[in-house]
Amino acid sequence: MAAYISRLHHISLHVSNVDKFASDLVSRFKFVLFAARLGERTRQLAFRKGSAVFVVNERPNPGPGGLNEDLRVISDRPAAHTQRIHAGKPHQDGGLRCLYDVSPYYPVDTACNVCFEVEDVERSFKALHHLGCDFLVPPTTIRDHRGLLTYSVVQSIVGNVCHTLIDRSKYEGGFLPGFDVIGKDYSLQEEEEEEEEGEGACPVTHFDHITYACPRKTTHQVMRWYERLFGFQRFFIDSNEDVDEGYVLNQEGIGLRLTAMEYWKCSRAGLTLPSAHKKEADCKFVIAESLPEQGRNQVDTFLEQHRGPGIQHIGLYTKDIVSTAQTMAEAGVRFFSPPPAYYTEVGKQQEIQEAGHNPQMLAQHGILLDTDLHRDPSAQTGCGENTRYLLQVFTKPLFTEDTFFLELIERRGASGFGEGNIRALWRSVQAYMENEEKAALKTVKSAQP
Ligand SMILES: O=C(O)C(=O)Cc1ccc(O)cc1
Ligand SMILES: [Fe+2]
Repeated sequence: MAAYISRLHHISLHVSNVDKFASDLVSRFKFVLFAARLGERTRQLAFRKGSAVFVVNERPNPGPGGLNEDLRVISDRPAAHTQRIHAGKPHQDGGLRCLYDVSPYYPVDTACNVCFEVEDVERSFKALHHLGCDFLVPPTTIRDHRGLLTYSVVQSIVGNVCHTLIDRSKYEGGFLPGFDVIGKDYSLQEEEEEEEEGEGACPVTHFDHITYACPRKTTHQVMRWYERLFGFQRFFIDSNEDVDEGYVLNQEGIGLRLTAMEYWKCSRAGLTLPSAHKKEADCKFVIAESLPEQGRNQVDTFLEQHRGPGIQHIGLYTKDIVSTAQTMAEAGVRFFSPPPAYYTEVGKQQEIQEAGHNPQMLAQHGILLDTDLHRDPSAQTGCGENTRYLLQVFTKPLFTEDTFFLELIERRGASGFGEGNIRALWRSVQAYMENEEKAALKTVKSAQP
């Protein structure tokens, strides 16, 4: 039996410069710092925008003692007002350093934990353990004055990605025990918050999808792992997509295999979990694999610079991509722009206008538009109201390495991923990578005597 997920709770990142990253999330991406856990040697900060929550953890620097430095901090005590009870043998890190996560030494900044709410952590642990899963933290209960919460951390099959499983049904606080909620307590403000979500210039409401960069020929294994252990189901990106091959783009210099999946929806089976959020949309998981024919590319670059598979990007759903991109760009977010010809290609201007957008505005921010022609034949008539489309824009990498980035996505009836957008993204990233390589070569040459 698999462990069924009721919702995605948060995504955590491990970065070496927490101050810089936190300041970018707030001032540029307009997230709000709403909870913090300040330990003796580590900081964990939680940021939210709608129901999209990032927990930013301080990544330990290896220091002169290398890995041992990380092991020395095992003696860290959890904050005085929280109490921890291990239901099993603790992992060597035991999560002491990082609550609701583990902090193994990782050589680069990384987004690596997708935390899910489940109904029963102990039962999920037993089921997953029985199916051969590796657990980094066994079921562990944390209490504070607002109640208690049980969690466990499981290693995934994708590189350094872990999943923290939590059951917050017995917790009434605003976030997680051990964290101090800053400002208003969101658990008490739900209605007000829902009203607020649609307002403002940056109406990001939730995580739309998480894209993994994986080595060649591993997609099937990854899919099977999530299907078997968490009851994920295949999501077909395109109606012509081959069941085994996935969605393959292998023309004009692009070599990409995409396969998507989503977690089991209780609503489909006519069931509702008590903890499941009423109106919340689900987050899809996309597996990206490069194809050998087309040379060096963004997936291989990720694998190399991230030193292994992992989360390549996260799509943030927004109700208004133009105002969100504009606000973020003014605040200093750097977006990829497709070649200018993208907006003047035959039919593109008309496609954009028919969707009710201004081609200049989209061009100004690098926003891509894809009409969902494959899924809805009526869209081919070009009659505005039936046209389902999708708008996307991709940020430049957020860390020092060319690894993790964010995406803004606005869906107008289109639930997949646009082929035209993927091509345009691929090209703009290729051009960026080539420029970076040229710049690096120049630096090397000028440094030579
Ligand atoms: O289109 C999207 O948003 C995707 O998530 C698909 C995708 C995945 C990996 C890439 O390197 C480029 C595009
Ligand atoms: Fe994406």
